[in-house]
Amino acid sequence: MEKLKIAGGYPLKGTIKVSGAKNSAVALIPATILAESPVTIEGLPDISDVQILKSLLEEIGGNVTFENGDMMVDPRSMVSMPLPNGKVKKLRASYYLMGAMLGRFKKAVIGLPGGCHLGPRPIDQHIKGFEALGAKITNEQGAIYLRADELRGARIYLDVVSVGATINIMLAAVKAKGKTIIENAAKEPEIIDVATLLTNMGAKIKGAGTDVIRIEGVESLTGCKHTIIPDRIEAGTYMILGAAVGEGVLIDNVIPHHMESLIAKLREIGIPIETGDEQIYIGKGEQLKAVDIKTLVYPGFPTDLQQPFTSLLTRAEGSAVVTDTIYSARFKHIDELRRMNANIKVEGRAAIVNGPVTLQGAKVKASDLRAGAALVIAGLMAEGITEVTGLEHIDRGYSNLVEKLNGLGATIWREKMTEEEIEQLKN
Ligand SMILES: CC(=O)N[C@H]1[C@@H](OP(=O)(O)OP(=O)(O)OC[C@H]2O[C@@H](n3ccc(=O)[nH]c3=O)[C@H](O)[C@@H]2O)O[C@H](CO)[C@@H](O)[C@@H]1O
Ligand SMILES: C=C(OP(=O)(O)O)C(=O)O
Repeated sequence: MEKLKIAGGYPLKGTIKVSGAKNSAVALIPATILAESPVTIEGLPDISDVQILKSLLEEIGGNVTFENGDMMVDPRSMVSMPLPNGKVKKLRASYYLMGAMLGRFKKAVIGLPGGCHLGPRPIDQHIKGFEALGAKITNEQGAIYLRADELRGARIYLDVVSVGATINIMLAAVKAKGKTIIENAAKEPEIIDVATLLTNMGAKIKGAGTDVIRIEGVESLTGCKHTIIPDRIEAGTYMILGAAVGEGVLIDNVIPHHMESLIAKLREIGIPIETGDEQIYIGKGEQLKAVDIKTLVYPGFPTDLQQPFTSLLTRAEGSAVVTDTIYSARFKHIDELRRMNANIKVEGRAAIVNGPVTLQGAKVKASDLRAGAALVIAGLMAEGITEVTGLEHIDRGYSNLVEKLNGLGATIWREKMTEEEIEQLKN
């Protein structure tokens, strides 16, 4: 087991390159199950979610190679092997195996997913969609059993705007008989990316990226080559980090249009920003002023950047209200930031950040992926040494984090934990 050590308080400068999008990757990989010949996905991030999905595809009989970010999946020998427990619990996106296996085999047994603990994360809208397509679904001892004699297109209105449900229903519907219409669909860029792969495989999908998606079922799908989009949440994390401790940071391999809500908020707080075709330059802000943020579905401010943004707000003058409308309990990082001298209180679904304060290095624990990102940013801002544990969360979503940050001049390294430290962590 390892921990991160960060010597904070030094300015960062230079170029940082963004990897492929985690939330696309984790849907594109299961989508390959639907093809009848090999699929290649280029530019995947080197993160544990990708590695686990690779081994789950191998468990059901797929032949998979993954080298230098390019994954080749040969799905021809796959079978509908039950995946009731184990690895599926290590990530949220294992739920996409339900839609993809239902679409290909008309049956699947998949354990309930894991992922970040951010309050309740039901999958009732996924189930509602599968049932509308004709599947019979039961929940037995923590695993979901899905079976259909035939999948038929249907009109499905989502009661909650859900990224996962939108993509999962797309996966199950592309080979269903007839037309499926998903209303009140989520509009995140990752949904367009998955629709692009499926379309290149031969699917007929219209409207991905809007709130109505129309799918005309096809008989079969074939392999193709697809390049993943850049990770807007990783890019956003580095933009916030550049705003917090940068003296000129260039974010490379980013789609500026995906970052509009964050760019607006960073400008409001006092950070000079320039955008190019695939790059964003984060200049040095002098006196930052507190701004409120409220997380919303895309194109609103992303909940996945709420925690990192909170670290930045500790540097800003005044009082800022951070409201998370997507998750009820995405504030586990706040106690850890308080250990570092932050002045923040949580009231219901809002955190009130009072600044500016000078953060102090401390021993802190990442409770989830973006809490980890928030603590890394705080560690770089803080005076002294910060130790971050819970790296298994950070490794789910940040490819080569240490190398990338060292490239900007940060002093950050991984260190083996002692037996005593591991024992303390359990208590
Ligand atoms: C792997 C992946 O892509 N994860 C992202 C995805 O998660 P995920 O797909 O799990 O998030 P959703 O968009 O589904 O969830 C949004 C909200 O809807 C609720 N809900 C969702 C589904 C459902 O069936 N019933 C229901 O009530 C959730 O509890 C949550 O409050 O989108 C989230 C919101 O942008 C991001 O934080 C996650 O990083
Ligand atoms: C919440 C997140 O991930 P997941 O849905 O995979 O748990 C995230 O990426 O911030």
